[in-house]
Amino acid sequence: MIGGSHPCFIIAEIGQNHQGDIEIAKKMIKMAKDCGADCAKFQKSELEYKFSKRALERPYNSKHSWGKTYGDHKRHLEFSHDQYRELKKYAEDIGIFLTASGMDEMAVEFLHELDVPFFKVASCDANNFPYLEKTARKGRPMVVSTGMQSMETIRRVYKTVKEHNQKFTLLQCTSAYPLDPKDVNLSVIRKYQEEFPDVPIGYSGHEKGIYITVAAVAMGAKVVERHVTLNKTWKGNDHEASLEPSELAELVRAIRLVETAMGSPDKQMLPCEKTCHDKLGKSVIAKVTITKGTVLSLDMFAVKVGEPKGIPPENMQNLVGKKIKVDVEEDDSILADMIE
Ligand SMILES: CC(=O)N[C@H](C=O)[C@@H](O)[C@H](O)[C@H](O)COP(=O)(O)O
Ligand SMILES: C=C(OP(=O)(O)O)C(=O)O
Repeated sequence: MIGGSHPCFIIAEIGQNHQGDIEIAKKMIKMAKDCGADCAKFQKSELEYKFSKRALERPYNSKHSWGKTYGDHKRHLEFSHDQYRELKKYAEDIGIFLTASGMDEMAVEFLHELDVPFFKVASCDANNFPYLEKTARKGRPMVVSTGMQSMETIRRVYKTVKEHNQKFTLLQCTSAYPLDPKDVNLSVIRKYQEEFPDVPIGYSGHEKGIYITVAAVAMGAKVVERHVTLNKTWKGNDHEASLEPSELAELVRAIRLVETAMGSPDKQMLPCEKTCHDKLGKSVIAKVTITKGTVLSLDMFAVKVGEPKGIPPENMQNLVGKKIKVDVEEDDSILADMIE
């Protein structure tokens, strides 16, 4: 369950940080589970549906490349359907959700067949309306990232998905790796909450470290997604902006702590404050000696920590004009039963 008072759903985005190696992928699923994440996520493409031929043939000379062309690079990183089935089974065996972003319509078909718990829509498909409509019609919950889009497009995304599917979330996201804090724009979370109050809002982060994601949760993010890695120095575009296991574990702890701390908006003195209040809570004290029968006025009062504790200072005004029944020494507490 996502949204409302349910705990924030934490997605560990393995993405392509498995280096194309299924054993590393399994280690990462296990790591996500051990660190307390709710879900391990991959990216599934049917490459000839996601990319045009020319895009696949494009040279990819980056230090992060696994092949001469972008196609060779992506083929190296892509798991087969059988490998996905194996990973899904592995995740089930160890007790963590597994899903993937369907990076094209055919990939979504496969993920539907794989019976993933929800579809993740990557930012690059947020403005792909035929894809959004077909995906929404399948009836599985959707987590839609909104990097690289305008507010106008996101309003259309909301309307399109909502028409076919009630169970979805929108994640604020800026698609830069690693993401500079000045480009995070957590304030968009508020904007989404205001514009789409019936939909849980979340955050997909590509910044370094955990603070910003924790802040997103304090702002009410009900889903967060962060890339994870076994080693930030490995080859690959995403490792640097990913969390290593110790950071992921810390993020989960921090999120759970902040959720507990969010508490209730009812402002009242809590039982846990009694000790402090008994010791240091202030009372109305006689500033001067007040003799029996005196009509009280403000200039007769001081506010101090008194012994015994007396009338709380917020009620001081109510004493004005009342008669005192006893003599009170200077610096003594004025008590309720001394007042006529
Ligand atoms: C927008 C989007 O899909 N972003 C993904 C999710 O955040 C990324 O993981 C990319 O797949 C990755 O950065 C691509 O790197 P390369 O181009 O080296 O394979
Ligand atoms: C690109 C992805 O996500 P995001 O847009 O949230 O970074 C993804 O899920 O593959």
